[in-house]
Amino acid sequence: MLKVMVKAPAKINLSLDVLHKREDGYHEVEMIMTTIDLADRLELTLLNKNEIKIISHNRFVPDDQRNLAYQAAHLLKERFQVQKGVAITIEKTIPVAAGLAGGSSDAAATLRGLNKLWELGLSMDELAEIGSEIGSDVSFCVYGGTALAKGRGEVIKELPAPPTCWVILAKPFIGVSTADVYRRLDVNQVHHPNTGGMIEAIHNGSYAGVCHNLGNVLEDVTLQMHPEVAQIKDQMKRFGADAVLMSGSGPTVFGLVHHDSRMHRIYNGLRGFCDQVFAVRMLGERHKLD
Ligand SMILES: C[C@](O)(CO)[C@H](O)COP(=O)(O)OP(=O)(O)OC[C@H]1O[C@@H](n2ccc(N)nc2=O)[C@H](O)[C@@H]1O
Ligand SMILES: Nc1ncnc2c1ncn2[C@@H]1O[C@H](COP(=O)(O)OP(=O)(O)OP(=O)(O)O)[C@@H](O)[C@H]1O
Repeated sequence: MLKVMVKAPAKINLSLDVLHKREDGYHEVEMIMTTIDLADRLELTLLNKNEIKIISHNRFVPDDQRNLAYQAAHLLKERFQVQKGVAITIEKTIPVAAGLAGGSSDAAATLRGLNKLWELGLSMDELAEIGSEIGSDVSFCVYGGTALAKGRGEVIKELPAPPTCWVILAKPFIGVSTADVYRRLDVNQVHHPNTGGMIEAIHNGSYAGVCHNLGNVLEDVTLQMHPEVAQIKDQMKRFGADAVLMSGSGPTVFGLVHHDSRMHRIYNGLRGFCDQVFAVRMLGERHKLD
């Protein structure tokens, strides 16, 4: 095999709770994540020369060892003493530093793709374990679908598909540093979301239950730093979203709606006011991604 194409879908957090700060500086989390139909595309080409090359035409995406896809390839190479190389072309669609795990998903897609290209024969669980060394969201991104993530995000328990609806994403003209948001979080001041309630709603296929139980403890932190995120939330609600939440550490906000007409109203209402707006579906349950 000389070339592999892989898709790297974005995620949203339907709920995100922080239990406490750990000794290692990370936070113990409970998150419900789901992949959405908004994806980067990666082309992995086998190189006979022993090197890792990143080709990205996006000025916000590094093309050296800072790129998470590079780090994924490097880790596999070291771990399994691979004597081949790869050129990784990243066609970026997921907004950068947006709370949508774009970089993490590129890393996960690189792990899945190189497993084929370099004929490593690793299982998904092995890839997820390696991914956790690159970033907390990478393990989830290896599997995709819908899951409860615990630990610092790398302990994954599969969930069924949430009920079908539209997800409208709106990203303001700012980027947010995840480390910065976690640093400013006061774990004693958080209003915990009902993770159990969200899991039950997903199991019961209850759209109302999913809407009711959306919650993210990082939202208040980012909202305080960037009031425009609160404005976008208000606008989405005014245009008729059934429920609205910030994803991850932000600043992207997503709204859920059932009806096509309402989706169009919100989409058109927010365009022009935000940097980027998308209307997508959730991908649902875990399936073979590539
Ligand atoms: C906000 C989320 O995206 C929600 O899905 C994740 O919790 C963050 O995942 P990520 O971007 O893959 O995070 P990493 O690259 O592992 O960590 C970035 C920084 O966020 C902080 N961090 C991250 C995850 C975690 N459970 N506790 C933390 O305190 C740490 O300061 C870390 O240095
Ligand atoms: N493949 C990549 N795509 C995008 N950004 C990357 C990539 N590799 C490294 N980066 C760096 O990582 C930073 C964060 O980007 P990313 O888009 O992954 O954030 P995010 O969506 O907020 O992630 P998360 O939701 O996992 O916290 C960027 O500012 C960029 O410099």
